[in-house]
Amino acid sequence: MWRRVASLSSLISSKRSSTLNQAAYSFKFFESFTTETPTQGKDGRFFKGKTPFITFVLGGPGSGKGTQCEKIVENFGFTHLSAGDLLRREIISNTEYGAKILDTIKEGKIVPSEVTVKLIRKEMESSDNYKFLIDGFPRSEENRIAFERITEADPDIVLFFDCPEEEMVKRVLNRNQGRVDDNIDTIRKRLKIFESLNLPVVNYYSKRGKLYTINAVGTADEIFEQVRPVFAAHEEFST
Ligand SMILES: Nc1ncnc2c1ncn2[C@@H]1O[C@H](COP(=O)(O)OP(=O)(O)O)[C@@H](O)[C@H]1O
Ligand SMILES: Nc1ccn([C@@H]2O[C@H](COP(=O)(O)OP(=O)(O)O)[C@@H](O)[C@H]2O)c(=O)n1
Ligand SMILES: [Mg+2]
Repeated sequence: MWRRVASLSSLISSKRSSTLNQAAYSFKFFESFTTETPTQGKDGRFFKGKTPFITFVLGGPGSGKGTQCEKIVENFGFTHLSAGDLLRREIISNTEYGAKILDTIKEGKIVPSEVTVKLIRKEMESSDNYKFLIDGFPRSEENRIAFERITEADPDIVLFFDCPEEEMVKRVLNRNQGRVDDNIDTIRKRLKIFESLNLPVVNYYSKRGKLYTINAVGTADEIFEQVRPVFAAHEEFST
């Protein structure tokens, strides 16, 4: 039986599993990334003269993050940065660390934060937009803290797609995109890591009043009708 993760509030506030040790899972390859350059964060220069509007998009594997991000892009003109897609692009580009990212994704573990944050930052820096959807990030407290340190930016909104495990498993196994991690073994590992590493991040933003929890069960259009008001409240986003 799959446990339901939909009623998460108790889990979110209390869970600090020992698998947090996974956060220490690291390797040295990120040292081969470009050295850190000072960034100006919210002062404008780093984001081409506008204060960035950052939305983090959280939820378990298969909860529908990518699907809803597409709709947000269409309706509200955001730039979609999927952390997973950026990492998969590194694998395809066949860099020396690509193989290590591939192993990490196959295991359902979290790639060292420095790697992921630098990929995200690079995309933000080269974008002409100032509205960003950062999908599948932060997946751990370590991710969150690294983002704050490296970009000096903070999210304005955090969306959380709340979905029962059995539904997430069903969707992932039917995803049919040829992903190495869309198999039952990896999905089970990913669900454990989601619970132990990602839920503390959800809890963190809940306490800070930034979290919008969306019931991720229903058709994609029905779910988007819960998402729409979050952005429609900001008049500047109407396209
Ligand atoms: N509301 C929904 N109902 C049923 N299937 C969905 C829904 N939203 C997305 N899917 C499908 O489920 C799979 C996972 O969705 P995806 O957007 O990739 O989720 P995530 O990015 O959170 O892993 C995809 O095949 C997608 O087409
Ligand atoms: N912040 C992130 C995001 C993804 N990843 C890796 O990339 C995998 C796929 O992430 P994804 O966001 O594309 O997955 P879905 O939630 O869309 O299924 C994760 O299981 C991790 O191995 C990561 O290490 N750190
Ligand atoms: Mg996705």
